[in-house]
Amino acid sequence: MKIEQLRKALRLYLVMGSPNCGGADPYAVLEAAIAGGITMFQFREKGAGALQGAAKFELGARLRRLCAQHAIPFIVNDDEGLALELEADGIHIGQEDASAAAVRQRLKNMIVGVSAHDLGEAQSALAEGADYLGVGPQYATRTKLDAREVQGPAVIQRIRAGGIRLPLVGIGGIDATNACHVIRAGADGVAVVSAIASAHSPREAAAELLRNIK
Ligand SMILES: Cc1ncc(COP(=O)(O)OP(=O)(O)O)c(N)n1
Ligand SMILES: Cc1nc(C(=O)O)sc1CCOP(=O)(O)O
Ligand SMILES: [Mg+2]
Repeated sequence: MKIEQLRKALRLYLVMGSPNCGGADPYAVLEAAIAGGITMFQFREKGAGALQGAAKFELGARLRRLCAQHAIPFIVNDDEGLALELEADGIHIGQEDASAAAVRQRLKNMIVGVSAHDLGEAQSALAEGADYLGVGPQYATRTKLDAREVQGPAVIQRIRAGGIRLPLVGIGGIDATNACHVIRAGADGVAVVSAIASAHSPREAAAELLRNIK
């Protein structure tokens, strides 16, 4: 995917697995979120009650097919093996996961997203071949228990001021009320979990987010 296409795809990035859907069917949540206008999806089956083994694979495969039907890039969180099995468009890895350089080397044709928390990590990720950065937490989040300290959109301004032009999304505690600040700080898009996956109407939640970042 070309860099400008990736920037557009990152505009409204849903990150989700079954534990984030409040008992609703993740397939139905993703279907509604796509109808509401999400532009990219990450399968992150993580946390209390997360599916394992064959059940995780089967859900991933169904969500992967749904994304393909709607031309939504499908990214797998953390797990290179699963990304290959599902023929994902990409993988997202963090600072505590496999090295970005090694993943880039092994998954030559996939989009590689890397989490960065400051300019130094952003520079390293760029040097190691990352295609985009996920920068957080922007605001307080209850979704990721091991998230770092809240940084606010200023961290994105610092990364941009340091000369990083790589496609970049903010993540962590982002909703329709604060997403515009993340974009104004220099992000190409926002990545959200609960603001869409736990919403009463994931379709309307996605549409409202999109309106507020346009
Ligand atoms: C788009 C995006 N940005 C950041 C993350 C966080 O990745 P990581 O730090 O590896 O944490 P886990 O998600 O693996 O718990 C992400 N998943 N997506
Ligand atoms: C998956 C993830 N990564 C983060 C980071 O800071 O890198 S915060 C986070 C969880 C985001 O969930 P919500 O939109 O519900 O706050
Ligand atoms: Mg990770």
